[in-house]
Amino acid sequence: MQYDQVQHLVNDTPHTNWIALLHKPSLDHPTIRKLIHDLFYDYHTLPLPEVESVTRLQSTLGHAYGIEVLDTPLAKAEHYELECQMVGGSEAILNIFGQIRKVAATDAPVLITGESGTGKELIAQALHIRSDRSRGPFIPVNCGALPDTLIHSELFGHEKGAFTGAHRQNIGRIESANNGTIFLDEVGDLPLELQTYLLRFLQEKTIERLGSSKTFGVNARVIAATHVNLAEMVTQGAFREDLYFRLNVLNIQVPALRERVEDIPLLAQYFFQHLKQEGNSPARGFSRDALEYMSQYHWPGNVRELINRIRRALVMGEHKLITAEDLGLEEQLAAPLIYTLEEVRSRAEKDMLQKGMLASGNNITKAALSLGVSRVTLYNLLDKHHLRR
Ligand SMILES: Nc1ncnc2c1ncn2[C@@H]1O[C@H](COP(=O)(O)OP(=O)(O)OP(=O)(O)O)[C@@H](O)[C@H]1O
Repeated sequence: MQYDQVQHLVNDTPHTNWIALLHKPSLDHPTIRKLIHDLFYDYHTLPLPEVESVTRLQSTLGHAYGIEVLDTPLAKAEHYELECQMVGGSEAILNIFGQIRKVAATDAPVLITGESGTGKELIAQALHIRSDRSRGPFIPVNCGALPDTLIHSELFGHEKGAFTGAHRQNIGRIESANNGTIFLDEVGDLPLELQTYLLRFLQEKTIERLGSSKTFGVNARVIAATHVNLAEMVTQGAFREDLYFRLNVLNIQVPALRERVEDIPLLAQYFFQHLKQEGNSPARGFSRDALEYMSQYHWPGNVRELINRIRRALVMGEHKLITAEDLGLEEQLAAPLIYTLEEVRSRAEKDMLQKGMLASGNNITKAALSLGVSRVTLYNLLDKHHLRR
């Protein structure tokens, strides 16, 4: 068998531990050495003396079995549950799984709130999959990613000639979600004018394409998500109150990852198993210090950040156990633990500025409004903390 064939065979069977049987001179070959080192569980040189061979193979198999037993309890841990690809074991997440089952059965709009990367889109998908609409489409729209000039036609569609450049008729995302679910991510970024159209759709279940006065019905369930405080945006006049109440009929609040520390090792193990299959990492699991650091870290990017750090560790790490250093967490937590009051204030200020800018999509006016300072003060503070781009 050729090197490439062996590599493919072993790679395509990620759940199998392979043992190589080869003649000793083959081990002098650097490519074969690397292949065995990277992909094989063990190797034996030929010919195998009879008694010894059986004993060695038995011991290898015994070891493989033992490791498998150690791996299994975590995957089937008492408190480990899966809900449409969502993993969790904490009370908070189990509670969310319960809410998903209840809320999916209704047809009312749902508002999912939580920090970025906490799994809001996954929850929206779960709601769709568990609903009577599961055979229909699930159409996600990131309202924050669409430029203001395009958002109207993206959501509601347009007729040919509706505006310069509209050479063809376009079916909007809401219409595409007919008999299914439309997921409006970052709904707080929707311009006020569009909020009015969305409200009309929620009230009357009808839409009009841009450039047409024909109104027609669309049967789509609306699920919205936001990482900003919409109620606050309402008080600031940046979000329509009537729309807020329409969207917020049912609310699912997703806690940040740091607020459900029990989920961290479960999620880490889950992603480790998945991501390991993508490459040739020698890692077999996490070191104790990695688990310890993971539970102490504050995870501003939540589950998405956890996935990225594990992916990075699998690419960069060279050991059998992923360390805190491989995860890039050592330097994060290495900062001295004792601060002066001034330092604490300054850190909190910087943290809030970053959050405010993130939540407003780097819009100075919006950020200044939500942070309760003037635009000039905000500019000065951004300069002070070297946050101005
Ligand atoms: N409980 C979970 N189990 C498994 N994977 C999860 C879980 N929560 C989140 N993820 C994964 O984390 C990543 C981020 O999740 P998702 O995109 O749903 O977050 P979000 O809150 O919608 O983020 P954003 O606000 O930035 O759009 C995705 O890859 C998702 O599959």
